[in-house]
Amino acid sequence: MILYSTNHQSDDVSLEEAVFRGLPPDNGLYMPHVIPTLPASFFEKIDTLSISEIAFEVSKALLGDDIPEEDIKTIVERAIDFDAPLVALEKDTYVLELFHGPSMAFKDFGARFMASLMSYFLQKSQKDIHILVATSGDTGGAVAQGFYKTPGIKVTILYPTGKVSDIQEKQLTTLGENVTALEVDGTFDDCQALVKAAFLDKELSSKINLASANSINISRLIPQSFYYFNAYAQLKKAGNTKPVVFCVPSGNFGNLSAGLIAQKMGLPVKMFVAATNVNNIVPKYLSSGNYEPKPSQETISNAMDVGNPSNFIRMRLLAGDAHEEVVKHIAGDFSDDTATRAAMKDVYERTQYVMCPHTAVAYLGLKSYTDTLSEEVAGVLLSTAHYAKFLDVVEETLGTSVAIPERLSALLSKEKVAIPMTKEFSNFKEYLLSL
Ligand SMILES: N[C@@H](CCOP(=O)(O)O)C(=O)O
Repeated sequence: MILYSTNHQSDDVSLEEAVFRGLPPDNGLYMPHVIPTLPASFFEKIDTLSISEIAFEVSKALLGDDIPEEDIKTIVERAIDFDAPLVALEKDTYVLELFHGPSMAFKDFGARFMASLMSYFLQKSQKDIHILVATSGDTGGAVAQGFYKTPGIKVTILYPTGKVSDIQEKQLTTLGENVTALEVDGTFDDCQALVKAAFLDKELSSKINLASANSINISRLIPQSFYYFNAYAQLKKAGNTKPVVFCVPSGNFGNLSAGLIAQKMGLPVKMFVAATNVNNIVPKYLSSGNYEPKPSQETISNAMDVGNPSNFIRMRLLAGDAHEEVVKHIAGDFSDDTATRAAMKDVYERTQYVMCPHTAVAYLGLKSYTDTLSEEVAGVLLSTAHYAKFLDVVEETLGTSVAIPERLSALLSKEKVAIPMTKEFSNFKEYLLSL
């Protein structure tokens, strides 16, 4: 895989360089020159494959020139060791549950694959690296779990103080060992800006081997494509012949970009719906053609509180670049907290299915799109996190208490350890240099 920078001012790089650099020096994003199409035989037998077998086939097509087949197998098997079931919710509406991994959010796919891939490359180079990651809630917990106690890797997680749920905060701040949490006095966008500034700072990069675990890193996106194929496989197995629509609750737009990669590799997708909360920069771009980032606003679907989505450029390029092409692949929708709560309550009362606020935003996005269609489709909404990660909001909205998985309830009694940090880059840089 050879990758270029979307700003076209940096040299092309290999997969290994892209994985460890994260961000090109010209502040663009790495994109593969070529995204291969999978053979028809793969789609013919897809319904007979497990998620890890699908992940292997997809990875082999993408990474086969860089990594021997047996090593790809090991990387995949280590990372993708949990399932992503497709649950039928109501007629032609399915929930793709992406929260069965260790941190109970879809980010486990990306974080575990990245950890497995980085460890593979590090075995050969013997260098130590320091991973920086900004989180609005879910990425941090998945990265903390994915890299916990990994030899040669230090992890620093930046999160906006007071703007993640209690359980999300405990996931970031209670592991210790090689994982440190910085509680930033600002928004997620401030955290992301600090991380990006660190990558572009010449002094820091000459002294520390920095790497990124956000979806700016291409190795986060590759594994996020696996579950789109797996959802299609499950629909095929169930006898579905209707066109497939995916609705993706979105913040930084890595998830939707991964879906577009799957589509480029041949996955038949009628349409993607980009569903956001009131941080609706992309739905507004889709309806107007103007991309206007702005400071993020706090909502109950906090993991999507992003005002300047990192992957916008990737999403646009993958969907054809020009606005009139992009809207052929992606429809947009956004919901405020009142509508989100109403959807959580309505679905629960009718079906007993408990959705987290992000999943409810996707539910509304899917309905708003499918209501405009004259043909029947199979609508798949991505459920990006387990509802219990947002316990207070869920119980208050549904007016009832809900079951909490042991894995999450065990965190509540643990003590938070986080270092306060301002949003000034000089303070963050000083901290990194002092380690
Ligand atoms: N929604 C994310 C924000 C970071 O996005 P990423 O996909 O770049 O890691 C979160 O939950 O932290």
